[in-house]
Amino acid sequence: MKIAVIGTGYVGLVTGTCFAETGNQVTCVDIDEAKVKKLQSGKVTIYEPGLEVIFERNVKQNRLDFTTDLAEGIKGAEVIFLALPTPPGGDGAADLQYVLKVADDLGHILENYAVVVDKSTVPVGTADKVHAAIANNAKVDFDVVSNPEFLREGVAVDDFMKPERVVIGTQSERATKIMERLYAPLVRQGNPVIFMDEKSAELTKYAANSFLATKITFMNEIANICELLGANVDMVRKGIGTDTRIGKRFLFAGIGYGGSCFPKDVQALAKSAKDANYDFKILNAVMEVNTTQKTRLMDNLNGYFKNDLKGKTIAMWGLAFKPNTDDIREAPALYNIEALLAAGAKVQAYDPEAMENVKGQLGDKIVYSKNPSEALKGADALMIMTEWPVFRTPDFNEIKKELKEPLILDGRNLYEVEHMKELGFTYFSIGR
Ligand SMILES: NC(=O)c1ccc[n+]([C@@H]2O[C@H](COP(=O)([O-])OP(=O)(O)OC[C@H]3O[C@@H](n4cnc5c(N)ncnc54)[C@H](O)[C@@H]3O)[C@@H](O)[C@H]2O)c1
Ligand SMILES: O=c1ccn([C@@H]2O[C@H](COP(=O)(O)OP(=O)(O)O[C@H]3O[C@H](CO)[C@@H](O)[C@H](O)[C@H]3O)[C@@H](O)[C@H]2O)c(=O)[nH]1
Repeated sequence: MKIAVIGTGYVGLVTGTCFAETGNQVTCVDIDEAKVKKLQSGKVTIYEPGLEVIFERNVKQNRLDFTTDLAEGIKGAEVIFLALPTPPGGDGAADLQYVLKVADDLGHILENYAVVVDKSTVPVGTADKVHAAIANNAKVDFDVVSNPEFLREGVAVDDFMKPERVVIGTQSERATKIMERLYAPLVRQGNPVIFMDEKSAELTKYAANSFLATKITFMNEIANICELLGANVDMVRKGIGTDTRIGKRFLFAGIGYGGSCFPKDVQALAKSAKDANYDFKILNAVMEVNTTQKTRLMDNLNGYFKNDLKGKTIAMWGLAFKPNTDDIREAPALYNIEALLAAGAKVQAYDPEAMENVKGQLGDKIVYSKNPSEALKGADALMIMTEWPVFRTPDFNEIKKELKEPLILDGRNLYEVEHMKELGFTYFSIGR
């Protein structure tokens, strides 16, 4: 099948590459010329484990190409995916300008029937808006389908190829048949596709992300109360996670959820509810708790140094919002850096993949280290912001030797509290 993917970011590039891998002819379109040039020269533009190898294979076998020209990209395509940004607008609602701009462009240039698929995360009613924007100028038949994406960064290829479910919102029989054909290779592997109406599909995406963000936030509050009552959140997590009604996953307390999705999607659902005159109380609480949770360790640090961080140097391990990605959107590390710099401290950071992105945003406001050891040199304390595997079994003797104080603030509960005590560290973690 010939398909086009408009927007070649995390979702678009993974979608395009994976559909090429299942035998389709895929053209990816992006307005970012530098990005398209890089992709055309055979280089992937994001860090995503497992992507490069299938990207190279499909480029080599001429099933995957890239262009900045929308009309050229969609020529003859049966399915056109919109994998465009939907960032939060000033009022918290998803900003649909990118999606609706492309929809408007498509109206002018569609030459044959196509299924236009909203893969971006978009509020209820967007499929209708996209339909109207195309219909303004379209001279051919088309359908608009909602097919939200549930992949996680860092394991995006696996999530795409082995999805726990694919959700497709459409009431068109013609579009249903085409989407069934497109997803058939995944269905044959036992991955379920759930068909529903467009609005339910759109809301399913927000409900999933908001539920998960709420689950994490609930555990962060359990962690906070563990600290006050002398319990250990790791034990509580194990104790409740074995109940299959609760489940083991997404119960890890830490320094709040970040990334390009949870923060904006929780906010957008709360705003959609408000617009419908519904006060979604849980979501408002989730956002409030997450805001304070992100810089929770600053209280411990300030307490230790008696509210005087001026001139102190803090080693920071981890900048990405989570491991196995170079994505720093809404990363808790950035909020901690901001608080540290505001208090007059210096930051020496190390991250395996995200330093270039932070450099682009913060420039020389912080020091970038070549490896975890270099970040420790002459620092007063170590803060851990991301649970990259490389931080899990460090040389504690070296940490102690390099730090001016044996002080570790661990936002991801990587080490055993007792072990750290035995080693002579002052160790702050979350909920233990
Ligand atoms: N990142 C994730 O893990 C993830 C997972 C599921 C869903 N989503 C949703 O998918 C959507 C895309 O997210 P993303 O992380 O891939 O975004 P991204 O910012 O990484 O990529 C979007 C791309 O669209 C391009 N673009 C903007 N305007 C364009 C236009 N007019 N024509 C062609 N290209 C254009 C940008 O240059 C960029 O490369 C969002 O709605 C997001 O909420 C993201
Ligand atoms: O037990 C946990 C699990 C996650 N997190 C944090 O939650 C955030 C999001 O993590 P994760 O969900 O793994 O990353 P994303 O790549 O943002 O993926 C989420 O957002 C995507 C975009 O909508 C969805 O497609 C995915 O299904 C959804 O998991 C990160 O800051 C994590 O550190 C925790 O604090 N504790």
